[in-house]
Amino acid sequence: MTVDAVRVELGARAYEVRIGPGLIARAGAEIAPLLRRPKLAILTDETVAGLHLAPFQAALAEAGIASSALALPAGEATKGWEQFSRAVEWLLEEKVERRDVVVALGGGVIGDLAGFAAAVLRRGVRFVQVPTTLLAQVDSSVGGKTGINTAQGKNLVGAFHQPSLVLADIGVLETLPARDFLAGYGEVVKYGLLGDADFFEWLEGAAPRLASDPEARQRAVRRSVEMKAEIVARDETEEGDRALLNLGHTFCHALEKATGYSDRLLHGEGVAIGCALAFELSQHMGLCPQEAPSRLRAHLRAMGMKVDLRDIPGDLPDAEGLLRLMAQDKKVVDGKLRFILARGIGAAFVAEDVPGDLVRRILQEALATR
Ligand SMILES: NC(=O)c1ccc[n+]([C@@H]2O[C@H](COP(=O)([O-])OP(=O)(O)OC[C@H]3O[C@@H](n4cnc5c(N)ncnc54)[C@H](O)[C@@H]3O)[C@@H](O)[C@H]2O)c1
Ligand SMILES: O=C(O)C(=O)C[C@@H](O)[C@H](O)[C@H](O)COP(=O)(O)O
Ligand SMILES: [Zn+2]
Repeated sequence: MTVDAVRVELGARAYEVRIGPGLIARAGAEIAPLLRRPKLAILTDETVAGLHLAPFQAALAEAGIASSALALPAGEATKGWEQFSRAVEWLLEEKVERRDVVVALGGGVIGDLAGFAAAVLRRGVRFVQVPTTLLAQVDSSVGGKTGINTAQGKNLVGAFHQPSLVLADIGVLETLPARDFLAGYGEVVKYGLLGDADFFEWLEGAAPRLASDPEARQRAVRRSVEMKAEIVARDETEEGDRALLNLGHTFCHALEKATGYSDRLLHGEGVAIGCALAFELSQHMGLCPQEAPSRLRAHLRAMGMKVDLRDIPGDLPDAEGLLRLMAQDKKVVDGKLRFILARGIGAAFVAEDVPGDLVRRILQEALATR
């Protein structure tokens, strides 16, 4: 199998996303051209460190690159002020200079946190994403949204800071637990839903074998990255169309906050539930036929994914409580929520005027099934 390269066209800040097997083993040669001196600081998490750090550092050493690493606790709770501050102080202790490069080796939690640390360290250093989850390979490592969660909500502090290179080694996904693989699939299916009906149709057949068939997996990662790269190149800082990538996320982020960023609900699981709710809302607004949410639900169920609010264990706030959490969404303009809705599978758009009462009703109906 060959390595695919997708370019994110951002002028002077353009970069490549390389996708394929064996990229960790070649990491030294891949990253060396970016370095002014043969030294790298790596941020990772404890789980990924146990599995993939040694081979990664060995590959760097083979190319004459010395590296040091800080492993943070695994999981969403790490993506907050405490571990962020720890990471920044460590990078300073390591004497990372303005022209050095920081590496994020891990899933979306590490990528978002390390990217934000790189964005603010000495007012900005370059960084390389080495995503190790399906979610990070198809989504979080690309596009430059970096940041952390705060007591007020999800991803509320951060920066747009593009990586200089992304190395998505599809082989590392072999060690990913099934639950995390499926959560990542929530973001993959999002791409089909938001803009490529043919991709969604292909996924309906191919999705069950993505974990075991490297060729199908590489195709799914590549198509997702192509779509994200194209949208990000058009609208890097989400003035308009980039918001399409937020399909399902207004619901998802409120649910993640409501469940305390715990393993009651992983981000990608929330995205799948949020997409189902967004299609439900679109259907209630007469924008799309019932066939669309039904087909989406059937596919997610067939994949063994969480689809409904009843699939989230433990208590949830009532509809008013969820609406209050949704009010922190970054798509809010003049205090009014905007949603990503759809006219069908593969046909999403940004909607400005969504009746609050209808959103409340959708949430009440979804909560009533619990
Ligand atoms: N910046 C963006 O554009 C963007 C896009 C989507 C999601 N996100 C963010 O990404 C985060 C979710 O990312 P995630 O799902 O990758 O979660 P994660 O980083 O917590 O990783 C999930 C779990 O998998 C483990 N893991 C990682 N790689 C592994 C491997 N190869 N083998 C075995 N275990 C491995 C991790 O230790 C962790 O326990 C959320 O915070 C979300 O908000 C950001
Ligand atoms: O890259 C984007 O743009 C996205 O919206 C991708 C999302 O999958 C991702 O979860 C993102 O972090 C959400 O962004 P936010 O601005 O709503 O925090
Ligand atoms: Zn997401």
